[in-house]
Amino acid sequence: MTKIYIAGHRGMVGGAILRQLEARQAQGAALELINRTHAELDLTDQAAVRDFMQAEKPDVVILAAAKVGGIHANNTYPAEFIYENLMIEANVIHQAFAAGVTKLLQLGSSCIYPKAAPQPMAEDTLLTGPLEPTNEPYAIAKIAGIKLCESYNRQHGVDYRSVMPTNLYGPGDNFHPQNSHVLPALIRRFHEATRDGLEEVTIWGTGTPRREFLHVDDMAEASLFVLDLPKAEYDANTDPMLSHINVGSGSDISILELAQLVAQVTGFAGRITTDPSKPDGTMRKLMDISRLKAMGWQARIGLEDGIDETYRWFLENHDTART
Ligand SMILES: NC(=O)C1=CN([C@@H]2O[C@H](COP(=O)(O)OP(=O)(O)OC[C@H]3O[C@@H](n4cnc5c(N)ncnc54)[C@H](OP(=O)(O)O)[C@@H]3O)[C@@H](O)[C@H]2O)C=CC1
Ligand SMILES: C[C@H]1O[C@H](OP(=O)(O)OP(=O)(O)OC[C@H]2O[C@@H](n3cnc4c(=O)[nH]c(N)nc43)[C@H](O)[C@@H]2O)[C@@H](O)[C@@H](O)C1=O
Repeated sequence: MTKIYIAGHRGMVGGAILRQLEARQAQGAALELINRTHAELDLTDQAAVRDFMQAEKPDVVILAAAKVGGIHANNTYPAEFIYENLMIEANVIHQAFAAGVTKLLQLGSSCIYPKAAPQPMAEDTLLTGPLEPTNEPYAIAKIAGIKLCESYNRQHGVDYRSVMPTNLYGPGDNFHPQNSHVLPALIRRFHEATRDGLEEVTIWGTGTPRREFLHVDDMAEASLFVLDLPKAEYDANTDPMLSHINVGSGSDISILELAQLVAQVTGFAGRITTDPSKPDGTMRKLMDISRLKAMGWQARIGLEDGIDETYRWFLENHDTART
C-alpha cells in the first residue's frame, strides 16, 4: 500500500490530481490517500507541518498547495505571495524529508523564466535574466522550491521532482473578479454581460500579450506521469542542477483572441474593448515542452472544448465555486 499526501487537495490542481488517484484506487491500485484542508493544517506553520508529517509518515508527497492568483493579485499582495509560498515549500519539503519521505512532486510555474526569455522557453533559461515585475516575488518563491528539491536530492539522495505548469484553467478554478487568472475572470465577466444584456465587455491591458493555456485534467495527468516515471528514466532526461520539467499545451493565443473565444462560448455578441491602464505582464511565455514530449506525454484537451466544459462547470457550480 502506497500512502500519498496531496497538499492542496481542495484547489483546482490538487482536486484534479485527487480525482485521478481516486480513479486508480477504484481500479484496484493499492493507494492510501491522505489530505488536510487549509483550516485543519496551515502549511505555513512549521511545527504543525512537522507534527503532521511525523504522525502520518507518507510514502509520497504531492505539493499542489500555494498562494495562487492572477496578475492583479500578484501585483497587489507581493508580500503574501513570497512569504506564504516560501514557507509552504520550506515546511513541506523539509518536514517530508525529516519524516523519511523519499519521493515528492511539487508544482512551480512558467513565471520562473526571465521576462525576455527566448520563445519557446526551455528549462535551461532559468536564472538567465530579470523576471517579470508583476509576479517576481511569487516567481522567486517558486524558484526556491525547485532549488530546495535539487538540494535535498544532491545532499540526501532523495527523489524530489518539480513540474512547471503553464497557465492553467478548468473545473474548480477561482472565478473572483479581481484576484483570479484571465480565463476564469473572462468566463465570469462575459457570462454576466450576456445575462445582463450589456453591449460592451472590457478586458485588462492591451489584449496583445500571448498566453498558453492547459486544462487542469491534462495538468493532473502530466503530474502523475512525471511522478510515475522510473527514477533512471527521470534522471536520464534531467540534470541534477536543472531538474524541473515544463508542462504545457505547445501553443499560445493572444488575450484578445481568448476573449473572442470566451464571448463565443458564453453567447456574448457585443463589443470587446481593452483597458491599457491595466498591466499586460509578460508579453509572451510559451513553454518549450520538448523534454516532456520526448518522455512520452502530450496534452489532449483542446482550448475551445476546455473552455466550453469549464463554462458548463461554472454554470452548474455557481453557488459553490470560488467567486
Ligand atoms: N492556476 C494556474 O494557472 C497555475 C497554477 N500553478 C501552480 O499549481 C499549484 C496549484 O494551483 P491551483 O490549484 O491553481 O491553486 P488553488 O488556489 O486552486 O489551490 C491551492 C490550494 O492550496 C491551499 N493552500 C494555500 N495556502 C495554504 C496554506 N497556508 N496551508 C494549507 N493549504 C493552503 C488552498 O487552500 P485555501 O483555498 O483554503 O487557501 C488551495 O486549496 C500551485 O503551486 C500553483 O502555483 C502554476 C501555474 C499556473
Ligand atoms: C499563471 C500565472 O499567472 C500570472 O501571470 P499572468 O499570466 O500575467 O496572469 P493572468 O492570467 O492574471 O493575466 C494574463 C493576461 O490577461 C490579461 N487580462 C485581461 N483581462 C483580464 C482579467 O479580467 N483578469 C486577469 N487576471 N487578467 C486579464 C492580463 O492583463 C494579462 O495580460 C502570474 O502572476 C502568476 O500567478 C502565474 O504564474
